[in-house]
Amino acid sequence: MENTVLHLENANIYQGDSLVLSNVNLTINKGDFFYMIGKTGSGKSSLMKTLYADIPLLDGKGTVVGFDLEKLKDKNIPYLRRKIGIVFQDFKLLTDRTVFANLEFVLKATGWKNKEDIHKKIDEVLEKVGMQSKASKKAYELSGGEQQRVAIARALLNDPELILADEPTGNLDPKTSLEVMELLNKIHQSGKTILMATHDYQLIVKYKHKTLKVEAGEVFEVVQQLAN
Ligand SMILES: Nc1ncnc2c1ncn2[C@@H]1O[C@H](COP(=O)(O)OP(=O)(O)OP(=O)(O)O)[C@@H](O)[C@H]1O
Repeated sequence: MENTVLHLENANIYQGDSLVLSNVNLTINKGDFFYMIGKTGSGKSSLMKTLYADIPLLDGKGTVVGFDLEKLKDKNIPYLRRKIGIVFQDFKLLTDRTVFANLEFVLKATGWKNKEDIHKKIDEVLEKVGMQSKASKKAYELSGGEQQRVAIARALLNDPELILADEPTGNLDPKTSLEVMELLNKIHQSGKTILMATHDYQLIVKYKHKTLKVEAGEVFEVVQQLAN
């Protein structure tokens, strides 16, 4: 369907030879925000990795932002990833480079050439995450929360159809986690589709979204119980 950003049908998710999740059926439509919760080791990251083709889909069907995962050739993986913004727990910035250089690196690697366009785009995404004044700072000079904002700006560079965030607040203190979550909510409200793996109960209680649970090798949607 035109509105479907992600669709898995009877998908089995492996780590090497081990089956981590079986028979995953999941549809995420444009504009959805889904949490993915589950214990450590339950398979959340493995599912995320399958979605951005870091782990191949060997059984079942999967479509992500218009790419068929089961037929995806290695040479097409970069094109899939251009349409997905990925945010990691540990930020994965080039720490000895400036904020600007981190973002410029991604734009150049994805085919941007015009200097003026590059500057404009970087300004635009930094403004979205409230980091315009920090463009010339080295990434290592930033706090964890600021680094995660830059990582979110990086994820927005190519106007992704889907944002995958794997424990984006996992390395942040509770107050900074709330700030980063408010930023993700703002991005969601601007029309983006987000799937976010998290352990952070504080967030799921405070900000209600659809929720997937990963447990005992299966993925299913849960209805959140009302807080308190
Ligand atoms: N690179 C790997 N090679 C082999 N097995 C792995 C690898 N990474 C993870 N696993 C195994 O796959 C299973 C699922 O791990 P995964 O990292 O997907 O869980 P998770 O729910 O994301 O956990 P966490 O919340 O701790 O990140 C675990 O049993 C784990 O030990």
